[in-house]
Amino acid sequence: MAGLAGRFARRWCSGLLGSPLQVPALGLHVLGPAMLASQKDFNNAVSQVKLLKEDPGNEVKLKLYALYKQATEGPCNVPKPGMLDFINKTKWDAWNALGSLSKEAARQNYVDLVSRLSASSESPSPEAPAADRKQPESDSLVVTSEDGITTIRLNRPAKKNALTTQMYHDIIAALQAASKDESAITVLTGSGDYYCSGNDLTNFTHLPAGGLEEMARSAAALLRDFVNCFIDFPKPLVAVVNGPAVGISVTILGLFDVVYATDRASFHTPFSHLGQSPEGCSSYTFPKIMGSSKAAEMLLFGKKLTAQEACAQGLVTEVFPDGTFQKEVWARLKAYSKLPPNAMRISKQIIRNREKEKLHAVNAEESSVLRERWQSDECMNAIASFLSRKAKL
Ligand SMILES: CCCCCCCCCCC/C=C/C(=O)SCCNC(=O)CCNC(=O)[C@H](O)C(C)(C)COP(=O)(O)OP(=O)(O)OC[C@H]1O[C@@H](n2cnc3c(N)ncnc32)[C@H](O)[C@@H]1OP(=O)(O)O
Repeated sequence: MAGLAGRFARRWCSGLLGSPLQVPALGLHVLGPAMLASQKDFNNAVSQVKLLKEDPGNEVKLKLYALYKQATEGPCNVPKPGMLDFINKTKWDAWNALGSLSKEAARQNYVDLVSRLSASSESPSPEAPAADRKQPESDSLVVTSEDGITTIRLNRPAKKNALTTQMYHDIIAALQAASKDESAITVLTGSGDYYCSGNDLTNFTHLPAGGLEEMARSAAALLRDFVNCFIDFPKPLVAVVNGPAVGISVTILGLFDVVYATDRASFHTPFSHLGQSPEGCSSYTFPKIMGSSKAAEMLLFGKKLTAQEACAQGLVTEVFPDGTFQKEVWARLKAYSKLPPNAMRISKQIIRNREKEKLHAVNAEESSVLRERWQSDECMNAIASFLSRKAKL
């Protein structure tokens, strides 16, 4: 069995790292979010992969392979390999999971990933924009900082950027670091075709020694800490919603200062379907933003809004055509990031501070109600249904 696994791993490595592009090895640019990687940056990154000092492991090589194919050929356009063709099927799955991600975005994600791999295999250089930042524990979150913008990118496209327990911790740490760094603006966005599919429902399958009750207690504590970071975040916080958003990724939008969405995005809070109840302070912010009956349709009945509807209700600031979304949004954010940072901080304080106490109280109440909900049969059955593939939203 070990021999088979070893052979599998070796074939994997040679298949994934051998790339068809041969360009001279050049220094890699550390790219930030405010500009899209050029073809030259991409070619450099392709060369750089071959020079990595450490083997990045099969999962990362699979990501590199999928992004490379998407960046050079576009969305997966070849037939799915047969069940027994394990390696090619796994590679095909990874490519196919990137959905309609544009070639430009794939190129950028590829360059970002190589940049992180290079940075972690070398000693930090003074030019690296986020050199002194503690990097997230898992590569499901990518944090970059450039041109006055710190970007926190959910990077689990094959799982629609569902939030693992580790990702909640990493986002908390990233927000804490961003609140103290040099940047003027902080952005949350996603990789791939989804913004975020909400809480990873498998988080609830790892029962601790204390059983269900202990799991619900620690989940409620983590949820409360997570949402508190958004309530207290001191700088302009912008969501760049690059695709559909579900669950907690929607509810916390009420705590952002600006929300830009592609016209492919949708906004879905299916809490009743899941036997759960609202969080992220949405029980307070949504009625305030859109009025109580529109909020009830979303939070009680799980009505899914299109990007245009969410914009009309005031949850989204502006909607952009998907084809020009990244270019237009980042150009705008780059311009905003040049505004005096202290003025923006102080203006945010004036706008938000009088609400903070209320928001903390709402967060505490929502977390404690959910702690009970997570132990209910309604919730357990809904999660079991999703995991056994009987239910999808
Ligand atoms: C003890 C400590 C625990 C700590 C936890 C902290 C708790 C804080 C919790 C706060 C409360 C949050 C509430 C919510 O966010 S509720 C919303 C939860 N989300 C969902 O219910 C979405 C479920 N997903 C879907 O319905 C579909 O996947 C979706 C419509 C999003 C996309 O469908 P599509 O057909 O396009 O794609 P796939 O279903 O094939 O998805 C691709 C793979 O991704 C996996 N996936 C997607 N979403 C999730 C998810 N939320 N959780 C787990 N896995 C997810 C999906 O299973 C596919 O995986 P495979 O390729 O392996 O099959």
